[in-house]
Amino acid sequence: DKGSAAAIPINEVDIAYVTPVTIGTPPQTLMLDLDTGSSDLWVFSSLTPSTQVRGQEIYTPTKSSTSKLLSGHTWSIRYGDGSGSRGSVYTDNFTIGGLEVRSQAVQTALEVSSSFTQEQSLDGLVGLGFSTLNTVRPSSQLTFFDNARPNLDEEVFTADLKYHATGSYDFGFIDSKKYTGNITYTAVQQSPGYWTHSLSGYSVGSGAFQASQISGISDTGTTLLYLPTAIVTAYYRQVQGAQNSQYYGGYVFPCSSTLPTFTFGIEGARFTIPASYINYTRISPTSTTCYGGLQSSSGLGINIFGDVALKAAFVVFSGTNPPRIGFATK
Ligand SMILES: COc1ccc(CN)cc1O
Repeated sequence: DKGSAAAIPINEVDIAYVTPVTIGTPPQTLMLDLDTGSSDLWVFSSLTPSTQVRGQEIYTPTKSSTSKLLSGHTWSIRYGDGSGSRGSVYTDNFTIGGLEVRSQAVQTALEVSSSFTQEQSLDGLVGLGFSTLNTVRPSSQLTFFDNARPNLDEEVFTADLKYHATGSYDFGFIDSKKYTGNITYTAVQQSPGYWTHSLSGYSVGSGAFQASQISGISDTGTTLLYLPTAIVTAYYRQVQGAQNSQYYGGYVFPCSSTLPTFTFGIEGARFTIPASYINYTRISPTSTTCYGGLQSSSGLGINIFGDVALKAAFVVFSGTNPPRIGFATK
């Protein structure tokens, strides 16, 4: 089996990407955020209080002839940005890009935090981290990828996220039309359940490459790139008028500033993030101050290779034993 589906930016600064999925019989279509940084598949549902639903599509299990309540099971998740949700669990048929999983655990939200309510074009998440992170209790549930794996032509899924454009997620195959050159793989330690790996170093603009093992997680569900403070200060030292603002919670700079590129290494390969990806967004619609797409990870306790980095490459998440992650230019 294999599947392929679109990864559509939900706003003009690529804050998140959503993918159409179908749930149940007859199929109900929702737009979900495929998130390699978590392992819960949850949706806005008919059980979500209407005060917390603002324009999202919902899953109504009672309208599906193939839905089954997973009796006595609940879940509750909190994300790094402080957002969260909780609820009950059904199983139902679940399809992404033509790839179907029967009896996928679909976590129906009984409560969502305000930032999810405000994100009206996002109807939930599909966790693609390792199933050990799943929060359903008393028995944890498998991710869509773990359920699909036995039937996949190849035990992989790929992410081809794009800057201000629609990309794709593929399951079960590697589309050689989506990248150039070779795929460089590196080891993944799946503890405690993230796609954790190292960068081999970095460079700022035309500067010399600094070899240094930088451990972090490749996370399609995080918008920006979060790296150690020393690297981030070295980057913004090259940006006229840049400052680390307590008020805005990170590095800001005049929108008119010229930004350098940022290059990261995977083993011997090099991937360059264009300056435009790092000139992330104005701090408010009419402001001439901009917020950077590269920020310090010091408050997070972990480095996060989010969409700003991932959209500069074609990324292969390989569920082989041992797992590995691959990067190619595109
Ligand atoms: C759109 O909002 C979110 C999307 C994905 C995650 C998980 N990293 C958390 C969020 O608050």
